[in-house]
Amino acid sequence: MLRRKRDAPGADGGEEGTVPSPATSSAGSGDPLAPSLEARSLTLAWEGGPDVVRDVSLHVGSGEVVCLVGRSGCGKTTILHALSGLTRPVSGMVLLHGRDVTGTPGHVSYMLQKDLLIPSKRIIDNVCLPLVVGGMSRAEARAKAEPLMERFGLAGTEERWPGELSGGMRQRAAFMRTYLMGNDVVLLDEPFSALDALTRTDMRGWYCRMSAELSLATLAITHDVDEAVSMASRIYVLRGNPSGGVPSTIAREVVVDRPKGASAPEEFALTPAFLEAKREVLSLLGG
Ligand SMILES: Nc1ncnc2c1ncn2[C@@H]1O[C@H](COP(=O)(O)OP(=O)(O)OP(=O)(O)O)[C@@H](O)[C@H]1O
Repeated sequence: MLRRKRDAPGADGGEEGTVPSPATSSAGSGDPLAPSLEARSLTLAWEGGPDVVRDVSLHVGSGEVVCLVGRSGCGKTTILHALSGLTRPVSGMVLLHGRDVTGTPGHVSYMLQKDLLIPSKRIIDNVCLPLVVGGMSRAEARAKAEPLMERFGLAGTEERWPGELSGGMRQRAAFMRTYLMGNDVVLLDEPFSALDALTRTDMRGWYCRMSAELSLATLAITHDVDEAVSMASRIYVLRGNPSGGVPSTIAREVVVDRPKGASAPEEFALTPAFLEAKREVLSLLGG
């Protein structure tokens, strides 16, 4: 069942102390009661052009997966760029744990649809890259990453090359590398769209479990309404036509109520509540 609501339900982390924190985690800084990530009244445009999105506000809490859906060209990626600090808004603010980080990059992890693993580096060295770039020796970085390999479903792949792994495993390696960047806020741009349908279903479930366990705050953009409804606790529906001169705005924030016992995305996707949610999001997109 869906309802309009302003408060994030939040979700707390899973098993305590099972996963070491990344080296430079930004979690815990700023206001502990503030959402992990918040956009306040963002208006965005490209290089002095007309507004692409106007007055967009959203928030993501720790352990939550939130999706932003909208038709092609409505401004989803433009919003992620601003949230990651790669671009400055025309007006509005981006807050991380209550701290103003507007226009400053490096505070959130941003993962694209392509895994961007380096083909000439072994998997362990690919995942260790953020630690090595951050100043750790290769041996130190490996020692830190190795205990996490099993947790990320990558045990035994340490010495293999990216080209030897399946799409799902490569994507898990890319997630682990993103995690080791040390940010607790993750922006995902169509993360599973390059995978086949079955792997995509598995990866959605896997990502939801992992992100809850690691208390990550995730904002994912997707065209795929099934993906959004199956993964997200809340969905922001973005609507507008920037190329036709109509800046996009959030048409609605939809809260997805998952029935107890069907919290895994693949199970929830088989319930009437899923269909109801999907219908509502589709009607918002179509209207
Ligand atoms: N680098 C850029 N410079 C100028 N205009 C841009 C740039 N990137 C995107 N735009 C324009 O901004 C608008 C929103 O594009 P954006 O890529 O954010 O949409 P989207 O919802 O992510 O689309 P899609 O789902 O197809 O990826 C479009 O009109 C696009 O042409």
